[in-house]
Amino acid sequence: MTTPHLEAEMGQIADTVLMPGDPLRAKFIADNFLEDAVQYNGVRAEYGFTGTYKGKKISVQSSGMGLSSASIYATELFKFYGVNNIIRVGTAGAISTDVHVRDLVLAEGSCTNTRFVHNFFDPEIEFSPIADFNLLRTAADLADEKGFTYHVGNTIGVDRFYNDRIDNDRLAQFGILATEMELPAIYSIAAEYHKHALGILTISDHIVTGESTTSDERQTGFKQMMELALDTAVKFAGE
Ligand SMILES: O=P(O)(O)O[C@H]1O[C@H](CO)[C@@H](O)[C@H]1O
Ligand SMILES: O=c1cc[nH]c(=O)[nH]1
Repeated sequence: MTTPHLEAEMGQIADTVLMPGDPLRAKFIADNFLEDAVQYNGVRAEYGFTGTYKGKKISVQSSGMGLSSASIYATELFKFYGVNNIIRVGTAGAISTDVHVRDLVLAEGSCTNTRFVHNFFDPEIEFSPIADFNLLRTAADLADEKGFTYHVGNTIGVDRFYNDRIDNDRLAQFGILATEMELPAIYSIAAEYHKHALGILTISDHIVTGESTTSDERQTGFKQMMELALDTAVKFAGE
């Protein structure tokens, strides 16, 4: 069996999947962290690999950018490939001045300015996309053990990277730590299929202060995020 966007055979994808937006970050994780990694997907250059980490079978699959693209991969993985856990490993822009470039954010919640979440329900319902508590607690405990600088809290997943109409001060007042572009979809689809998801984000730039990182760092850096996601994944990996 394959799907329109994944050419893996059944059994080739692990039950726990790391999901960066960037396909080259997926390749970087496979090349640098996984043992015996085998590429199972190249459709649309959204690379997917399965290998082992600390003896557990783990996959890494890029989602592309944006809620629509991420929704396709989350649905195909959860619904057709029997995946149980998706851990997004993404970059994000900081909104809160308590959060700095290269800090980690564990996305407890994921607001959105899109209609994506609304479309699951009757108009009067405002569903709250949230992280899986066990994944979140495990990642936070591991980040403490490792001494990583991290924040846990609410985030926003937006439809436009370039949007100067968003009132970031007001979002910060309401405790929104950072902005990215996929988690409302991944969290909602995890809920739809009774599965589990967590976003572990690295701050690549600061929307308010203007701090930033290089595109090379965004593609291949951020090793703390990758290590934290993998160590979280092995605690949930079924095989
Ligand atoms: O670094 P990734 O995981 O792609 O995530 C962030 O980077 C992209 C925008 O540059 C969006 O996909 C956003 O969510
Ligand atoms: O989606 C994103 C990712 C990084 N930085 C941003 O400002 N937005």
